[in-house]
Amino acid sequence: MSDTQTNGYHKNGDKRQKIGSEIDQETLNSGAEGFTAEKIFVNNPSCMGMTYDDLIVMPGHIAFPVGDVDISSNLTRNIRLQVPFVSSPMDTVTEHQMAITMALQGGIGIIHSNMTAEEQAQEVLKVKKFKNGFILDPMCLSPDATLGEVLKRKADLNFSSFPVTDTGKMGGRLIGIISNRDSAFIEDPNVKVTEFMTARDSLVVAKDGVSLEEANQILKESKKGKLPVVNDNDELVALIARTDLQKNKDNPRASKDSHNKQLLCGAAIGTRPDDKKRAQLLADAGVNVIVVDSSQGDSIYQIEMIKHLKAAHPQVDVIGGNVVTPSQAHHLIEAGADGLRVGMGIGSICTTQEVCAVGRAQASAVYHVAKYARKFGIPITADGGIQSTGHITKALCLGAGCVMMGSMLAGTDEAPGEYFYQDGVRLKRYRGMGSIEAMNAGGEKRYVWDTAQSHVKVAQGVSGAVTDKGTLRRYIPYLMQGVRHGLQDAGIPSVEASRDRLYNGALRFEIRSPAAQREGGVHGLHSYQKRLY
Ligand SMILES: NC(=O)C1=CN([C@@H]2O[C@H](COP(=O)(O)OP(=O)(O)OC[C@H]3O[C@@H](n4cnc5c(N)ncnc54)[C@H](O)[C@@H]3O)[C@@H](O)[C@H]2O)C=CC1
Ligand SMILES: O=c1[nH]c(=O)c2[nH+]cn([C@@H]3O[C@H](COP(=O)(O)O)[C@@H](O)[C@H]3O)c2[nH]1
Ligand SMILES: [K+]
Repeated sequence: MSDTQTNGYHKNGDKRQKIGSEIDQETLNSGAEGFTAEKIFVNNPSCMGMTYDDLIVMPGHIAFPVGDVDISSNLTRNIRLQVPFVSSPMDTVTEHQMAITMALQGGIGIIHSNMTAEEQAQEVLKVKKFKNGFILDPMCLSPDATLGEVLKRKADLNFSSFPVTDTGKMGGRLIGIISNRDSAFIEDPNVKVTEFMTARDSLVVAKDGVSLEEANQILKESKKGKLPVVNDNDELVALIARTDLQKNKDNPRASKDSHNKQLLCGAAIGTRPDDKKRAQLLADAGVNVIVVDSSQGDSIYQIEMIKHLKAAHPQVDVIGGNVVTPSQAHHLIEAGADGLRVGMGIGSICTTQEVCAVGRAQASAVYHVAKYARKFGIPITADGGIQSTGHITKALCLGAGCVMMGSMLAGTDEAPGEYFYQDGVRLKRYRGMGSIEAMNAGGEKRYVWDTAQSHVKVAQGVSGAVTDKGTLRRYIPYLMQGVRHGLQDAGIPSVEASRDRLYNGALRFEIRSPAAQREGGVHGLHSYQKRLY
């Protein structure tokens, strides 16, 4: 500072220039402050598609604490989220547990459609009926289950208490409960649970309709770990766990319906005639947003589906996609889409660009589609290719309302599937919805439906695994805080402000050379440890 600045004056050749509140136009135009997105993406002389890693955001002036950065943003015309994160409609990413936790954390989950329409509607219903602290589908045992079964379930499921009902299912008459203490000293695996459970007469229960506070009080007084909730017929309607009460404190960011306070939930459908019935069941279950899920959304099939959905279910928002160009976006907006999903062939498990030769680099796709859709008030979701909090920040800075993630979320406790070990590393399976494995599990019809001439399956995705990330309850706050730091460094107090600056040219970027990209990563170390938080 000292050799360029004297008494508030910069040396500028021979002349001395007084420091004003803004940088002078000449410096700004020189590229010294980076470049506008317009300069980088429009009339792009290199004709090159760019993605998140190609770009870097220029720092701005920080005039606010990181905790003040507001990351709330719109998913669709009518749905605003406190946290702009969406989980992908994939069978290794989003079922009810993911959707519930995403919504509790302020984002939203989109339930995949690789199951029957009835099953998918049930998944949506579980999200809509979720009540903080209440387990609505506890694993139950029947009276003739044995200790052996209890031990096996304990090992498989990682929890240790099971209600015993006459039907062996939720909704059956409550007969007793098995807890760790009950089974601890029994050795014969063939002993029936009825012989060592805590029987109904000695159980403390709550009546259906109990509030969480009341339940909390009962648990405190009874000093028990679990509280079954029963209806007037003594049938089990819920289970409350002390540990859940502790970790499920009300989340002020949660994404909820304004009228009934239920969690928000999305679901995906395809563009086949049968999908209209599926949409009806989803709407009946209370779904808030339907994602019409195609890799190439600009088709007569999707346009027809969007028009149908808007006419048949006006209360449900519709996200069309996927698209990567303004002309594709135009057709879906014209059909009535309330939001767009952007990204083609850029997901971690995608082979579309390789197999079909069609798609687009993601930063270019996000910038161009967001800018176009904005003219109609339609937010876009940047779908796929997100590998870090930095990528999320870049997507938002390029005009995305929200980001959709698959691989980032597939390794969390809340994703479907069990962890397994490979080479000593704890992993979960993650696969593309166009992979042979996912097609065989239910999505196949999409690929062979209209190919009476040929029965060849063409995979557009791979099947693999991702590392264990622990619970979303810790991971989402880490992602949020990372994004807040990014926006703060760029001098941007909110997602909304980033949009204004993107389009008025105040937000600046630079393209990174391959060497600059290497420099931006960890380098030159013999070894290192990377802990996220
Ligand atoms: N975002 C991406 O880059 C990609 C995503 N995926 C995912 O894989 C899954 C499958 O995607 P798609 O292959 O695009 O499935 P899709 O069902 O939309 O399309 C598959 C084929 O069926 C045809 N089709 C669809 N509806 C039709 C109708 N009503 N009548 C006649 N033909 C019809 C399509 O034109 C296409 O040839 C989705 O979950 C998608 O998100 C797959 C590839 C790329
Ligand atoms: O080319 C593809 N073949 C597939 O089999 C496939 N499955 C999912 N998707 C898309 O990838 C997104 C998730 O990507 P990430 O793991 O990078 O977050 C998802 O949100 C989808 O848009 C696929 N794309
Ligand atoms: K890819």
